[in-house]
Parts: sequence; structure tokens; C-alpha cells
Amino acid sequence: MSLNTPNKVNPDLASERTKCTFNTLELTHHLDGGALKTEERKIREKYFLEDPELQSKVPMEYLSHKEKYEEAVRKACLVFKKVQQLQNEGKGGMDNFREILGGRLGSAILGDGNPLTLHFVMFIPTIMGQGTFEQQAEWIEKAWDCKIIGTYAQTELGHGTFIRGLETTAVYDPKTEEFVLNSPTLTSYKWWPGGLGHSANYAVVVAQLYTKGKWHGIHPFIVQLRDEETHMPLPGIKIGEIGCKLGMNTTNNGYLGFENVRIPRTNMLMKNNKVLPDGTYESSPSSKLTYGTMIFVRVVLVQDASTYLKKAVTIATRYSAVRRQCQINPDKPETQILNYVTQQHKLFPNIATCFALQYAANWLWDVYNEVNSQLETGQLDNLPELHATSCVLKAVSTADAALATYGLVTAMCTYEETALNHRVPFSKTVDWILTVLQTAAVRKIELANKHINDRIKSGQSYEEAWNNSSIELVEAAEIHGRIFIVDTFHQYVQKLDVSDSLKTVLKQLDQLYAVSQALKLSGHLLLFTDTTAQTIEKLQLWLEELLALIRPNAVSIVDSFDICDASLASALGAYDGNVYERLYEAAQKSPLNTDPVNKSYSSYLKPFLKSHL
Ligand SMILES: Cc1cc2nc3c(=O)[nH]c(=O)nc-3n(C[C@H](O)[C@H](O)[C@H](O)COP(=O)(O)OP(=O)(O)OC[C@H]3O[C@@H](n4cnc5c(N)ncnc54)[C@H](O)[C@@H]3O)c2cc1C
Repeated sequence: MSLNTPNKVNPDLASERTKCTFNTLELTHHLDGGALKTEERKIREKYFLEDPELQSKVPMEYLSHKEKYEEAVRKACLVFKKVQQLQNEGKGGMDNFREILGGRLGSAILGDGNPLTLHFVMFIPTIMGQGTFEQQAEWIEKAWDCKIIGTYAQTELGHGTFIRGLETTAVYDPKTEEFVLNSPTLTSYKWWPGGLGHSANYAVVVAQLYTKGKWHGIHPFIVQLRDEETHMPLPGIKIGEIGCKLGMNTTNNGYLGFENVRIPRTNMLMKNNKVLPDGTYESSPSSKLTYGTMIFVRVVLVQDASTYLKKAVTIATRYSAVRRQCQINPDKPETQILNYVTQQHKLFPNIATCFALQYAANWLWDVYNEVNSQLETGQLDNLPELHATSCVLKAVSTADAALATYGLVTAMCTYEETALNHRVPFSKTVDWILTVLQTAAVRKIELANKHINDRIKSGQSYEEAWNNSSIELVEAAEIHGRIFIVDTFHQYVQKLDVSDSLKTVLKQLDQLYAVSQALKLSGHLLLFTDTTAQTIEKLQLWLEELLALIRPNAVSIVDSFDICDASLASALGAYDGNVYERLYEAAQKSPLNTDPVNKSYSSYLKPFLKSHL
């Protein structure tokens, strides 16, 4: 089926599209970053999604765990060969990789994860960020050309969040100028890394460094895991896949143990810290630089959260326009479920969230690149702020996206100077919402800080007091993250150079996002600001007004995301809205439907039925 070429469009969906008050193509171009970017994206989608080799003969969901992995490796290799082909034709660039590895195109081809993603998302960036020029020269080309496939092995069975507690050891032996890697316990086994099970033959391994009998903390090492020809695990490498998980079952997450595995001294990534041939250790100005790759991944995750949410709301909004159920007026026919305000309330704030997260992700991407270039010149001042903002945005965006698809900044507040003690009378503006949310955030932090100090005065250590106050601290961080997203959305919309009709729609979405967040945080507003119950009521009415304003454009807004049917991979969300035909067609692909009577009938059901219990 070609991309987004409508068959006969469902009449309800067609009628929704006639109500649109703005130019959907203008919005598509705006979201893509310009008409040229839209064109490039469409060419890329056609190039990948219309390749018959990238389609599965039997839908992946019906395969066994092992078959799924094998099919995923087949597709992943083909995908990266095709990316390479694009690079060779001069059509390369970051966008190919971001689209293929990220939510939009990547998840369309490999919906349950790509076993080679870690190679591009973490192995290569870690070498680029933490390798010396010599190390980059040695490894990057091989890695780019996929002569080797790497992963990033940090987490251990017993150690996740607490990275300093990792147990894998790398002990320097100056006689041979090698590090000796060991996994002293079961809890020290690496656990989780994507592609580690059976795909990668190299890994960046994070281990505790010892040299001249002294411990120097965690450091990254490039370790060969498998023979480059036979792919057999090398001596001393204990490796496998961790098994079935709730999701991402084709990412080939693996485990890894070491028994006296020797690697050359030059395999320690030494841009920041060094071990000289005689074992002398030279440390970097900031040990925090080791965490750079994790920040990169968080930045990408915020973008992906927006992409996944766009897919989800496209499917849900189109289906809600097609599906008719019950009556609002008993003497009228069944109504489109999109007419129920509760359904609009489920959908439209999430549509607004797609925009909010995309603008926040754009901001984060720009700041990430800026801070990275500052790091090159040894300037570290903005690293903590980037770390904190990327953490909270990742947490808020993925949680909100997960809530919709399924069902910290630090205690040092940046608004301290705002001194918001005066009364701020209600006005139906996003600026008013921002002001009261900021006041609530400041007071929340003040209160958490007071509780930490009270606990310290009553004899608790600072760390205990922090842990005991951490519910409030996390809530304060979450409020801060949400204010940040509301603010970024609002700023973007103010500056936009688009037609008046589109600006009107984006302003409605901006307001809807802000009002939804204010209502979500209404408990804090009532507690910490002079917001009254009457004001909350006004916010609620404003929300309902916005839902009604957005209603006529809902289908057209999600159409503007321009996610083709092959990428949506949904019977309910296809552009033509022929949901019932598509559901029936999809059911026919179930392997259970190949035989009219399944063999379990004669084996179990029949004897059971005839046994006269
Ligand atoms: C799909 C997937 C892919 C992954 N890929 C990789 C990979 O490629 N490479 C890799 O190295 N790792 C990978 N990981 C591992 C991932 O980095 C860890 O899961 C993550 O760091 C959290 O560690 P944990 O799961 O051990 O949780 P834990 O550290 O055990 O934390 C469990 C919970 O305890 C609480 N907690 C822990 N510490 C604190 C604290 N200080 N304060 C308050 N609460 C706390 C939190 O609520 C947390 O959610 C992957 C994980 C998943 C799920």
C-alpha cells in the first residue's frame, strides 16, 4: 500500500477535514523545520517503508522470541545498509540517523526495538565524547562503517542508578601494559545493555579502575567480546541475552561477565582521565564528564516521547472521529465519540503536549550542542544545569507520554529573585498561569528546604533529612519541569512566524497545555498561592472552552503530524478511517486462522467436552 494515498475515505473523517480552519501543510512544514525538511522526510520514508524487504512476511507479533530477534537483525542490517547507501549518495546527515534510530521511522520498521541501536546511540557517541584523538582515529571509522558493532555496558545486575557502586574491576598490569577485567560477583554481571546478547562484538564497559594498588573510580574501556570472524565469545567472556521483557523484545538486551579478560592499556577511553604506561594515573578537571553520553540519550528521549505521543494521538483522534457510540440526545443517531467532552479531555491536552514536548526537545537539543562545544574549551559551568534540566524533562516527558499511550531542577530555585509575594489577580492568560505556577514552585522548595533544616535540627544527618524530604523535593522538581515546558511552549508560540489562522490554533494549544498543567497542579496552587476555589473553577471553564475551540480542527491537527499509515501501523488510525475493514483484514493474518479447527481441539478441548465433568 502506498503512503497516505486514501482509498475511499470514511465520510465522518472526510467531513472533519472540511472543517479545518488552517493550512495543514503549513503546520507540517513548521513541525518538520521547513518545506525542504518535509520533502526530505517523505523521500526517506518512501525509501525505507516501501522497500518490500523491510516488510515482514508474518507480522512480528506472531513470531517466537527467537524468530523475532532473527527477523529484527535481518531488518536492522538492511536498514543500516540503506543508510550507508544514502550517505554514499551524499544524502547523509544527522536526520537519517535520528529518524532511523528514533521514534518515527525506527519504530515503524522495528516496533519492538532495534538490536543495533546502541551502536549508534551510545557506543559511537561515547568514543567520540571520551576518546582521545588517537582513539577516535582508531575506532570511529571502523564503527561508522559497521566493521564492528558495539554497545554500552554500564548497568550491573546489582547496580543501576548508583553508578559509583559498580563492581566490575579493571586492574592495570604495567608488565604487559594491559587492564585485567573481572566480574567478582554475580551482582557485578553487566545486565541490560541493548544488542549485548548476540549482536555486538565490542562494548564500552564501565568498570572500577585500579592502578598501582590504588582505586580511581569508574572509567570506560573498549572491550572486544566476540571473535570478528566467527562471532564466538572470546575466552573469559560470559555472555547471553536476558530474556523476555514487557517491551523492547527485539533489542537483544544482554548480560556479560568477565574472567581475567585482558585488554590493551590504550583501550581505556582517555580523553578525560589517563593511565600512563607505568601505571601513573592522571585525573580530569571534572569527573562528571564521564556521564556525557547519558545526557545525550536523555536529550534524544525527550524528542522520542513527543514522536510516540504524536503517533498515539493520531490513532486515537482519527478513530474517535470514525467511531460512533451511544447518543447524546436520545432522539438523535449514535454520535461520534469525539463529541463527548470527556473523550476530548482525554485527547486534546495530549495533542497539545505533543507540541509542548517538541518545543522543549528543540530547546534541549540546542542547549546540548552549545554546552558540548563549551566542554571542548574546558568550560564546565553549564553542565550541571543541562544535566538537571535533561533529567527532569526526560522524567516528565516520558511519564506523560506513557500515561497517554498506555494508560529537577535542584533545590536551587531559579526563580528566587522573582519575589512573588504580591497578589496576582486571575487573568485568562498563559502568563498568569506561569506566574502562579512559579510562585507555587518557589514555595514548595522553600517548604522542602524548611523540612530538611527542621530534620537536621532534630538530629538527622543532611543525607537522612534529604531522603526523608525527597517526596516534596521530587514534587518540586516535577513542578519546575512542567513550568519549564509551559514556558518554552509559550515563548515559541509568541515568536512564531506563521499565518494568522495557524497562529490562532497554536495559541489555543498553548493555552490548553498551560491550563491542563495548572489544573493538574491545582492542589499545589491552592496550598501555596492565593489561588481560590473560584479561580480553579474559572480554569476548568477555560479548559472546556478550549476543548470546544479545538474540536473542529482536531483531526486536521493530527493529520498535520503527517505520520504515514506504514509508520502508524494501526488499523484504527489509518488516514482513510476504514477501521472495521482494516481490523477484519488484520485478524486474517493471525496464524491461528489458517486452520478452521486447531489441533488443541482434538488434544484437549474435545476430551474435556466429552468427559462429562
Ligand atoms: C529497556 C532498557 C534498556 C537499557 N539499556 C541499557 C544499556 O544499553 N546499557 C546499560 O548500561 N544499561 C541499560 N539499561 C539499564 C538502565 O540504565 C537502568 O535500568 C537504570 O539505570 C536504573 O537502574 P535499575 O534498573 O537497576 O534500578 P535501581 O537503581 O535499582 O532503581 C530502582 C528504583 O529505586 C529507586 N531509587 C534508586 N536510587 C534512588 C535514589 N538515590 N533516590 C531515590 N530513589 C532511588 C528509584 O525509584 C528507582 O526507580 C537499560 C534498561 C532498560 C529498562
